Amino acid sequence: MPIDPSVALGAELPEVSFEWSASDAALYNLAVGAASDPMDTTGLEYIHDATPKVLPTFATVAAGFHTTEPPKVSFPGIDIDLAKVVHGSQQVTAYRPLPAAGKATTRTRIAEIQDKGSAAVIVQESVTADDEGQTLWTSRSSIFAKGEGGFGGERGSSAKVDYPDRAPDHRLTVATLPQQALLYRLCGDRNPLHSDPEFATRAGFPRPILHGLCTYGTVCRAIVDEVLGGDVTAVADYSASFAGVVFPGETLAVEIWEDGSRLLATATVVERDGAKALGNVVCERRR
Ligand SMILES: C/C=C/C(=O)SCCNC(=O)CCNC(=O)[C@H](O)C(C)(C)COP(=O)(O)OP(=O)(O)OC[C@H]1O[C@@H](n2cnc3c(N)ncnc32)[C@H](O)[C@@H]1OP(=O)(O)O
Repeated sequence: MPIDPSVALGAELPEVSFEWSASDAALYNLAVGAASDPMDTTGLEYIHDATPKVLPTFATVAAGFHTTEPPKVSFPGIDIDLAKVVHGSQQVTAYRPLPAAGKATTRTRIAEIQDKGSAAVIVQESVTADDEGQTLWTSRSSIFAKGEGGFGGERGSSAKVDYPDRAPDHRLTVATLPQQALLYRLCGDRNPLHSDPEFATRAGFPRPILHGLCTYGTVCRAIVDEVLGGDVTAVADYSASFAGVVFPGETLAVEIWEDGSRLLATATVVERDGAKALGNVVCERRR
């Protein structure tokens, strides 16, 4: 059985210790579209040699940054073909601004396995702490495994942000590059779904798709640059659901509503008549 919830639920995954450098953070920044205007010198703060700005979303790649193997969907009680899964959702809470370089250890557990009938949603929670045991960030993410439901588990809750019933307060247009996924995979996510046309076809897509976490980071970076005055430290918590695929080279239309300390947003694809890309986007400002 590919999912045995009696084994998987609550399982702790092996802890991962890792370090990252300023150069890793700078590469990540470029991979999510930073510094795209050569006449805007503030963009250079994203590639500073010693102290580049560090987006909170760097937390999603830090532990695996130097990985060169494709990921496996293989955990205690779970063994699923990589071609059947897409990233479902992601949340990161940054307890304090991320340092430009550092060492940390991540502990992850399988927090929920939702049975959506035809699909399973596997939710992981992780805590990342520095060498002194201080929490740097926590994250909660889900993968959506097509055809893996029906194992008799709980359906679970579904994320739903209530957007204000008015026009958005900000509208951004955010380009991605045709080679965006190839650049982003250098940040450690070597899933062939994002680079290998044959694998993408086997997974049911006409061509390689963009990493969900690349879209996630790109939209966060655009919000930081265009709404938060370029201050990467202003984001305390950032979450989104992956509502539809994005192909590298497509343009994102991001609509943003101010909601007290939060910014609520959606992202859609301009070239495909507003096809959904990200939903339930919530960006909580640091107080
Ligand atoms: C390893 C891969 C890495 C990647 O980076 S892949 C790229 C990033 N991810 C994506 O591009 C995924 C984009 N999203 C989609 O393609 C679709 O969106 C889904 C295939 C994920 C789901 O679409 P559908 O099969 O039509 O599902 P439904 O009928 O809308 O909902 C069925 C149940 O599934 C829950 N659900 C829907 N989308 C998600 C999601 N993104 N994450 C977690 N759960 C999801 C709903 O709530 C509902 O459940 P309830 O009936 O209980 O409410």
